[in-house]
Amino acid sequence: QKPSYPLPPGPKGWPVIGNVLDLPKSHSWRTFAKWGEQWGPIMSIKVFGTPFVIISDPEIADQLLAKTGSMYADRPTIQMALLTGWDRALSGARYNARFREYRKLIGRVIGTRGNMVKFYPVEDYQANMFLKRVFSDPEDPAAATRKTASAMVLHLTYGYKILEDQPDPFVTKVDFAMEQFSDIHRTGAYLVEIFPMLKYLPSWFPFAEFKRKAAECIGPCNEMADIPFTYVKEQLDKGEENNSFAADLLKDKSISSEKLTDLKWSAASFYAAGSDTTVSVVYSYMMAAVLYPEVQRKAQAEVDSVVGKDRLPSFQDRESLPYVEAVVKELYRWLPIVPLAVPHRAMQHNVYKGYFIPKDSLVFVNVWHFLHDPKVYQSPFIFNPERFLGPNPEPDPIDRGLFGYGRRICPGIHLADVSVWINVVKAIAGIEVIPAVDDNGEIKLPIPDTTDGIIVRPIPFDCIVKPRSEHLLQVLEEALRNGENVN
Ligand code: HEM
Repeated sequence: QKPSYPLPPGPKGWPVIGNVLDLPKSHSWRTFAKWGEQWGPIMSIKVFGTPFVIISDPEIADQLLAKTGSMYADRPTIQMALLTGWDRALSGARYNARFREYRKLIGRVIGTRGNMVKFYPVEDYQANMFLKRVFSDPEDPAAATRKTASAMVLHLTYGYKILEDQPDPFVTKVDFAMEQFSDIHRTGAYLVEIFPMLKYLPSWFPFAEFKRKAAECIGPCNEMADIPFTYVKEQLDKGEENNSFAADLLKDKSISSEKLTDLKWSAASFYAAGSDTTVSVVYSYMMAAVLYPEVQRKAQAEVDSVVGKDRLPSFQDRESLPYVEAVVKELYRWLPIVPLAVPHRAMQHNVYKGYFIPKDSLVFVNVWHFLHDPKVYQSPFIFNPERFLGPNPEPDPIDRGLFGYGRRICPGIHLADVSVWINVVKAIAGIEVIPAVDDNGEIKLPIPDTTDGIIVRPIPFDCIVKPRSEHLLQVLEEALRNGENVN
């Protein structure tokens, strides 16, 4: 029976393929923002029969995704994730009992702001290590941020400190698995996503390249969850101190041993979702510092006046540093790193504002647009922390979808908040970031934009980084010595 309400408006598509040919080649959020102006704040297209609902208004996003309970809490099935075992990671999990169990486990350890205090020592130590990594390879600060991503998440999640002077075996394994994770989630890369019945083809069949690829991913996917988890278990068995996320859950006697797999995968989900995100914001800070030297100077002046030069800033200083707080908000807004959030799937038919939203529709929220709407943010492409200060501040990006919606809202929100803040404040206090010059002596300025994808990062750029003073290096060495035994 044909529903009596229309789908949300949108461009007309072709039979069978729908609007596939209209789909943007990259940075879809920009095209979606233009479509929003043309078709309205809730619009739709069809891709091989699946409606994609695109939302360009934060009120609607909130009403639809947060105020309707579980109605939009599902995720699309990714066939390659099922074939490789990656469906066990939380970010892609269907909305079911296992999903709820993961969220409960994660919420126990990092569900509140108060929980974060326990992680302050590790956060502080790793942010100091970030400075050290930047100074030991000043030619390539992007590499220091990538290394810090792995180091921070392994330390917080498993209490594991990576090897600094040689390739770390855990990082190598986990990064390899993560590359495969990104590959299998590439939009349009595998035909089996469009024609799921292809998964029944035998592996030797000519069109079954995807099956051979999936088979290669199974081992690394299992290892990336198993190896660091086993490390924590062994440490606890030996009676060694470990205060990580995984150790906290393993020590909790109220969690039955049948839950061990859920527990292992809630920890592994951190790596998939929590490593690239935080450091991308820190890398955005370096980009902003090159493009807006006056912001860098003002932030440094605030830190110097509150903290002095004989120690590095830390969490106890946070409330006394309003300008730094505004810089962090502006980094979130300027280059949002999850620009379309992660699509939610409708669990049942629904009618919203006179439009029919069928079961299995995918809902995309244009967070990038929410944070660049000129009606809300004056000169939205300019990096200007002042917009969040004074008597009439512009809205905090956290209230406009930065961490997603409803039952799928980012469970790492509090951890992200403290990790981003501590790394940005240390970078402000410790690093002088200046533009690079080319062979002709011309200044090379970065392009203020990001890569494409679900989780994006600033486009790599050249810059010169150096410690703000010789004295700072001594202060840093001392801080690192004091933090050596943190775990
Ligand atoms: C600046 C940093 C971060 C940003 C902007 C961010 C943003 C997001 C967004 C937009 C989503 C999708 C929410 C939705 O579907 O409605 C998400 C999901 C998720 N995030 Fe984050 N995140 C950040 C850091 C982290 C960290 C540090 C962790 C790990 C501890 C983490 C763990 C997760 C997980 C596991 C999910 C999947 C949740 C689910 O599907 O139920 N995130 N995040």
